[in-house]
Amino acid sequence: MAFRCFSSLGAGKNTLVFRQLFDCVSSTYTYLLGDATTKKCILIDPVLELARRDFQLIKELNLKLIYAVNTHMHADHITGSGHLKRLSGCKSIISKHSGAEADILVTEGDYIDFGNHKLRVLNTPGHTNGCCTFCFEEHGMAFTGDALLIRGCGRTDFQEGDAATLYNSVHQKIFALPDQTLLYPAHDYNGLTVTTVDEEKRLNPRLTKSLHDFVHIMDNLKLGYPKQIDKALPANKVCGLYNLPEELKDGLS
Ligand SMILES: N[C@@H](CCC(=O)N[C@@H](CSS)C(=O)NCC(=O)O)C(=O)O
Repeated sequence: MAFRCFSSLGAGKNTLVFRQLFDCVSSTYTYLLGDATTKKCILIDPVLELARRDFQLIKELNLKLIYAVNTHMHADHITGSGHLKRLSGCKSIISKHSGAEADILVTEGDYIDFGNHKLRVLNTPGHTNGCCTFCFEEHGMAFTGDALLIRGCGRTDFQEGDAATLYNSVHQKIFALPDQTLLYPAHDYNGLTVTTVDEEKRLNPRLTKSLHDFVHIMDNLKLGYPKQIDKALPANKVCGLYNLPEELKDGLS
């Protein structure tokens, strides 16, 4: 099992615990956000095979997991939400527009609270209907899922992908955040970890183009289908509410 773990932040009364965790198989970032005062924490986009790693870290940091949050219904890996529910008793969260089931369904304007902190939910569809960006305004951070990747964006050629919708989501919602907002994506395929609104407004090779040119780019990406899509989509549609089939339990403890 290969994984990396980066960075922590925080000072002051409402101390934030922050970790950026990586799955080398699907190049997925999982984010641990915790409140050192109340000990409550959440995970954004946990990966099934690394749920035990994430839970172990949470225990080591003396935190209590309350939510396994999903930016959307991923096609390239199975969410760790279900396994984490069994390990920790947390609840699963996903957008009400995702078509997936979860303990809690959210939409634009909702807040996800953990202790003294809260994330504001923005609907940023286009890669899928249920894609959300979670804004952490207090710390000038946002978790963009697959809507905006560093110098890229989520593909729009399956699920409910729609390039024009994605373009509008990024321009009207994500690029409307303050320029210095730190943007944390759900994936990176080039070893990068974080970007800013300002950087992507200036440097994103797709999203600096006109809508017309963006749609043309997205229609011609010619990416191979994600290797795990056939098992990921059915499993993620229930977002950890039910027991995993036996064949998906290999290697889990
Ligand atoms: N090779 C990977 C899948 C890579 C991929 O398609 N990534 C998606 C996000 S996960 S559905 C994407 O939107 N990529 C955009 C891009 O420009 O790369 C696998 O087999 O899982």
